[in-house]
Amino acid sequence: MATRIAINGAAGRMGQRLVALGSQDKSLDIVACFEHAGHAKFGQDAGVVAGIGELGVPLQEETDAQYSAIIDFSVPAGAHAAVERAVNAKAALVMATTGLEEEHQAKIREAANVIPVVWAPSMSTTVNLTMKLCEIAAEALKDIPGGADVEVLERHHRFKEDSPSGTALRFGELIAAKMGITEFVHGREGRPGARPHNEIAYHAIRTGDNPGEHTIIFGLLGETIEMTVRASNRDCYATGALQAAKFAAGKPAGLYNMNDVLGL
Ligand SMILES: NC(=O)C1=CN([C@@H]2O[C@H](COP(=O)(O)OP(=O)(O)OC[C@H]3O[C@@H](n4cnc5c(N)ncnc54)[C@H](OP(=O)(O)O)[C@@H]3O)[C@@H](O)[C@H]2O)C=CC1
Ligand SMILES: O=C(O)C1=N[C@H](C(=O)O)C[C@H](O)C1
Repeated sequence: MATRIAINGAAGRMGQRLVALGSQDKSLDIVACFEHAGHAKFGQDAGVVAGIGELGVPLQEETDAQYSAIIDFSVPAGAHAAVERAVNAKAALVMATTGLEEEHQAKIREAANVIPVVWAPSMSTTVNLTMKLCEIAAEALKDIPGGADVEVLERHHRFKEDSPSGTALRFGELIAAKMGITEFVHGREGRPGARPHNEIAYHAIRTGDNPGEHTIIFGLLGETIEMTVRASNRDCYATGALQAAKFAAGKPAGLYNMNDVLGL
């Protein structure tokens, strides 16, 4: 039987790709598409808005339809509403929105006590694989003579509201945990002085329509290793999120990540 899903933020850049790709997947049934009532396309058919023709599901704030998973790609307030919807509907939650305050993050962790939650700053297979590779590099380089300097560069489209990306922050956290690094900086200016090893720096570039690119640099004395992972469009995130919804629907309550979904 098809997994019945709801999409929150359904008129957004990601929401539209979820509607388009989800509607082609015979193992999924999109039964609700949520948007905030102030959206210019509120009330319109979600399929028409996504450019795939009539889906028979309007952009709405409420639904009587039953669903077993809700996918959220929206904004912090929307993410908060998605958590409440998932808990009330006893549905699985796929949380993809980034830039959440601690208060919203706590709500997600709390929800995972009663429903299954897949929470990841990137639903992309190659990004999650690169995280694994970076953990291997960090472990190997943590005690290297002369030290290894770690910097995380990310590039995204000009419309992105949070910075640095949730993915960049996750790369930093994973590497810091392996290398025992405790300090984080965002860019540099003036005369910060010689770079300490106990530091990861983030650099966020915002240009054009870039759907997402991350480079992790491990700089040694005499040699450098860089890992770059680059999206050419948003479908890698949408496909991963749809896969996560199928994975989570019907699972026991708990917090899952994309390694669980992808078997990495
Ligand atoms: N984990 C992952 O793999 C990925 C995560 N993301 C994250 O997903 C989020 C969305 O990205 P993107 O699609 O590019 O952003 P968009 O701004 O294009 O889409 C967000 C949508 O949510 C709508 N919205 C605003 N308030 C609410 C609300 N209260 N309830 C429901 N919907 C609401 C917005 O409406 P309006 O335009 O009127 O504000 C918009 O339609 C970002 O945080 C981004 O970082 C993005 C890609 C991959
Ligand atoms: O806003 C985006 O576009 C993206 N956001 C996510 C993030 O902040 O990590 C994931 C992806 O890089 C695209």
